[in-house]
Amino acid sequence: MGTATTTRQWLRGRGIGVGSEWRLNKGISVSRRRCWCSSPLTLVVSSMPYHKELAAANKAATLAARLCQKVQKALLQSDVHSKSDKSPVTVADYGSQALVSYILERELPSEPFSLVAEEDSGDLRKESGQDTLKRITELVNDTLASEGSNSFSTLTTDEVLRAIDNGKSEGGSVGRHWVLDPIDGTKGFVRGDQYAIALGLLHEGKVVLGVLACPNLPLASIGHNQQHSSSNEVGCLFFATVGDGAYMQALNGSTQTRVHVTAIDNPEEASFFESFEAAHSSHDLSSSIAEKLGVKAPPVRIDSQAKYGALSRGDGAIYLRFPHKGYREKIWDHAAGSIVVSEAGGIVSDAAGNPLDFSKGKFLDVASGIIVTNQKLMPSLLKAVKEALNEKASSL
Ligand SMILES: Nc1ncnc2c1ncn2[C@@H]1O[C@H](COP(=O)(O)OS(=O)(=O)O)[C@@H](OP(=O)(O)O)[C@H]1O
Ligand SMILES: [Mg+2]
Ligand SMILES: [Mg+2]
Ligand SMILES: [Mg+2]
Repeated sequence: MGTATTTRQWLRGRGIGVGSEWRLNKGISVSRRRCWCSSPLTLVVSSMPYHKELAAANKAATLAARLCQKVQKALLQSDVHSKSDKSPVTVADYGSQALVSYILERELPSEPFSLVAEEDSGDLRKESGQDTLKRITELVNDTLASEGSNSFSTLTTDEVLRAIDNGKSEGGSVGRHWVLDPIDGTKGFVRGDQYAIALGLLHEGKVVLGVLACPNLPLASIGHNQQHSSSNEVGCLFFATVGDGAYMQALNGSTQTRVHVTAIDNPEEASFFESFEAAHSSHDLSSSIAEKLGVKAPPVRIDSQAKYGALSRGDGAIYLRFPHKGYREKIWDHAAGSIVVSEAGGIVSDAAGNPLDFSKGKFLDVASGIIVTNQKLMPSLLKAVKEALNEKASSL
């Protein structure tokens, strides 16, 4: 056991791409056993700020993950549609958004409810969307019924449309806004790979809570130096509230464990995450940055904010994201992930080292890209990014 081939197959079987140039030194036995959960911390949830919100958010994201798992298992081509920008959307994206919106509003009735979410019901209100809407409504109701309590009423198609459209808020710097990506990494979801249900809470323009449900992410490390694990279990729930650290538990329930970003300070020992889809982030630019830093390991390419989750528990040290010209980042692609990483001790910034500003509505206007790492590596990462960007600009 433990050859590069078997380990690569193990990762690929879980939707994690590893650069083809990856080689393990001969004679090094690779064990997949993780050590992040060696000292589980029990959290006294009720003493935390935002404990009510966190309980509702965890419940909503966990149920939405259940709905998505059902659809991914039985994914039919007919469940995948194209939005006006040509990006894919499935019944699970809509179902997850309806479910999270419904649960949050119901569990937190005393608070004004504002949700900034990716999907809207436009296509489902058309004649051509009626069958899809029925399927989504069934999925939502089946998932609520599987909760085991009789406290949920059966939703009508109109109620599902309304729950989806609750997500039309614009966000901003005043008050509280939930921020939801009902399926982040829809392309990964459709491929059968990684995806995340990403739910954040903004208060006065700052992220104060984040939950990431990653149904296909192994509980064991996916880092390049992962060790053999006796467990093949997948399905992680990451969560964090401001000032209280970041935690992980199994999606199907387990003791929660506090997570921390890696303490590595030598870039040669670091590995980095990037988008699976080359269209979402320049792989060439990341490779030039990695080379300047002296990173030896090949990129670990996985879809969605599962990258933030994996980084928060030290699976890798760096996340590089450099969208191609003209693309504007959205807050739901980073809100939950960024607080999970920062509460785990990491730093999330734009390519110039500025913190991300979630207070400007649904767009995140960032200089050139987004970079994430620990405190020790950030200065050298910023330097390498600056050099690589300057080189790129002078070659144009
Ligand atoms: N052109 C382009 N450039 C940059 N980013 C884009 C682009 N198109 C889409 N997106 C957004 O990327 C989200 C998927 O996240 P990742 O890029 O981390 O996933 S992946 O590894 O590439 O699959 C994806 O999120 P979902 O739409 O929720 O899947 C998009 O918001
Ligand atoms: Mg997304
Ligand atoms: Mg999405
Ligand atoms: Mg999308």
